[in-house]
Amino acid sequence: KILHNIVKLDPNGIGQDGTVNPWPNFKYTGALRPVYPLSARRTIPPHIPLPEYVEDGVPRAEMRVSGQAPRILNPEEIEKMRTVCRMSREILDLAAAAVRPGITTDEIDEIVHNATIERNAYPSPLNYREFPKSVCTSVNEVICHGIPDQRRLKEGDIINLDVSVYYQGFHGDVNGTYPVGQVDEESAKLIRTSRQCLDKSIEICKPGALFRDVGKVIEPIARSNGCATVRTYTGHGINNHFHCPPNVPHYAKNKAVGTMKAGMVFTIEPMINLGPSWDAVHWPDNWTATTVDGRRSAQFEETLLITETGVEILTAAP
Ligand SMILES: COc1cccc(Cn2ccc3cc(C(=O)NO)cnc32)c1
Ligand SMILES: [Co+2]
Ligand SMILES: [Co+2]
Repeated sequence: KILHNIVKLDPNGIGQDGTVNPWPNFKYTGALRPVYPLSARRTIPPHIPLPEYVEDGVPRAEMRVSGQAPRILNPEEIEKMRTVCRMSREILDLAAAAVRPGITTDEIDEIVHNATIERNAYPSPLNYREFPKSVCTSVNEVICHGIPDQRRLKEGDIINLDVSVYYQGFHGDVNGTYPVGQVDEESAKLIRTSRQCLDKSIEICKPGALFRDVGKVIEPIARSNGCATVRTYTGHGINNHFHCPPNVPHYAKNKAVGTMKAGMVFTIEPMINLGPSWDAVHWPDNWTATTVDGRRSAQFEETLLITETGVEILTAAP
């Protein structure tokens, strides 16, 4: 009787190859695994002005405005939004330039963190609702809010980097999805589709447009490319708060309230999944959102200002 070599995970999840599975009973939907431990909490020099939530992670002032009408910014505030959004794009492009096989997502976090504090700014995600790092790094089947860890990127991966910066009292928010080396055609098409969804939805933005029309543009583009539009996470107002009204869903037939007006600033950030499944499964870390079937997801985000004549992409690539 030949005893098969049964791979036994011992009770606390240490595999034979030494990898640690922090949640031995969690059913992952894809091949991605966390690679712990997370690096030490990154520090902020004392001279950098902090957002309200840094102390305990709770954005109280933001929560107080959640039911109100979207803010209309004055010219001085708009100028500050232009500055922080330009800075957000600059930092995203720096991080994207470092994407290659072998780099860890934690090393990308270090690049984003240092580039942000070098500019006397604060990395908005750090301790926002207790998020532990300064950027979201979402690989392959991760839809959003991936936590930078010790995993090395591999040739053929795709990765979304989501940069948000707080400077002069205002937040900027921008993200993009990047191939790691050569990727398969399906992934390349997914990236193109999510970018097209964003670009086409920006075209309808102007005074008088309805927030609920954004999803009407995005979902047909996703469906016609064999993709699904994530419903759980939406675009959002952004100004002196990181997340505030309006709520901007990316799917069709949504109940978003309100009309775009000059002086409003918000993001559109469609998360597009390969295949028919729009839903998300969260890892036990309570952050990482993944597709239900382990297929890949891609996203792009811009921060937009409604002007008298149309729309200005504040986080536009130079
Ligand atoms: C409590 O529930 C959650 C769950 C996940 C994440 C967070 C908090 N959070 C941290 C970073 C972050 C980024 C965005 C964003 O708009 N990116 O474009 C949104 N939320 C964020 C809270
Ligand atoms: Co973002
Ligand atoms: Co956002």
